[in-house]
Amino acid sequence: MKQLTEQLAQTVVRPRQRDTYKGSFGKILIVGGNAQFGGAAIMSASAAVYAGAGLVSVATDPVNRSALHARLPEAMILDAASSALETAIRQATVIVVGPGLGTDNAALAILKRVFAAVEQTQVLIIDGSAITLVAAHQLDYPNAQLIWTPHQVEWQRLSGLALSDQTVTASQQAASHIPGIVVAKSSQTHVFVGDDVYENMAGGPAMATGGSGDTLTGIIAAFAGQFQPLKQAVLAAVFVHSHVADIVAMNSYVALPTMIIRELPTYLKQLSES
Ligand SMILES: NC(=O)C1=CN([C@@H]2O[C@H](COP(=O)(O)OP(=O)(O)OC[C@H]3O[C@@H](n4cnc5c(N)ncnc54)[C@H](OP(=O)(O)O)[C@@H]3O)[C@@H](O)[C@H]2O)[C@@H](O)CC1
Ligand SMILES: Nc1ncnc2c1ncn2[C@@H]1O[C@H](COP(=O)(O)OP(=O)(O)O)[C@@H](O)[C@H]1O
Ligand SMILES: [Mg+2]
Repeated sequence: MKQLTEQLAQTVVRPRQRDTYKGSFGKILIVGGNAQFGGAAIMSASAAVYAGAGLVSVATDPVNRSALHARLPEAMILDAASSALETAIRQATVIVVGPGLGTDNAALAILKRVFAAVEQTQVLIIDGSAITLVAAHQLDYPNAQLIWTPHQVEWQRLSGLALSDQTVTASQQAASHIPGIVVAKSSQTHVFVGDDVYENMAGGPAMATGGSGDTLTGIIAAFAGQFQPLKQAVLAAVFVHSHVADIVAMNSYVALPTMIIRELPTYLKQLSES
């Protein structure tokens, strides 16, 4: 088993080239945020913007429009239930589906439309409610570059492994039947990529607060949009999320998502120049 390190993140997050523009750094679409969980989509989108994504759009319940614009004017917004969803998917390089999506029929319909519209070349990060829906309805896996980010109970739903049976070996075996990269989140997150297993020693209990995982999806999306290859981008994102939380936790009892997000640009600048 390999460890996620700052050295690894350093090889991924490099200074930007001069001859670039917003389109050079990823077109991200976040699909999530129902009437109850709008904050999840806002945290995911904020994390993506602050982790350097070039363009970020959010397909969400229209009830979240004012809150999203007030918190994050950098983001564009569309109604996830409208036909604008397919257009936005076509234009995106990286799509996140699930943060705050919910698990009702409306959420299922949106998820199915995302799975139908996404293309093989696109990166699709499947999180939260979307994982729960895939497991509950036994949906076929979409044909895209998939990244799964389950917490332990979502991993139980997706893999069938009870929490007490989620050993590294058993989880790796289960992940081998699922296409793409699996980021199995816990107090000791493991990333399963092909035959490799990476352990994340960074992070701590200051991160045990609602929205931490939503924030991670935005960082992964931003890195997937900016850095190659995808595997290295995902590994660096997982480390950076937890490491920035550790930095916040040096002076704070809790590492709130909004605190981690605010700290990201400063840390990424340091990392890129180190
Ligand atoms: N501000 C917002 O808008 C926020 C919106 N959010 C969005 O809400 C949606 C639902 O996501 P979810 O994770 O809250 O619910 P679900 O998948 O049902 O799992 C919870 C159940 O599992 C249990 N449990 C046991 N161990 C566990 C573990 N290690 N990790 C986690 N859970 C564990 C737990 O047991 P309990 O703690 O209650 O005993 C409970 O029974 C999703 O779309 C997400 O993005 C959230 O991000 C919050 C902020
Ligand atoms: N005690 C802990 N130690 C280290 N990391 C933690 C701890 N508790 C939570 N985390 C991290 O916080 C995130 C929680 O994700 P998730 O449960 O999906 O949150 P949410 O859905 O509320 O956004 C994961 O990245 C997980 O690794
Ligand atoms: Mg979550």
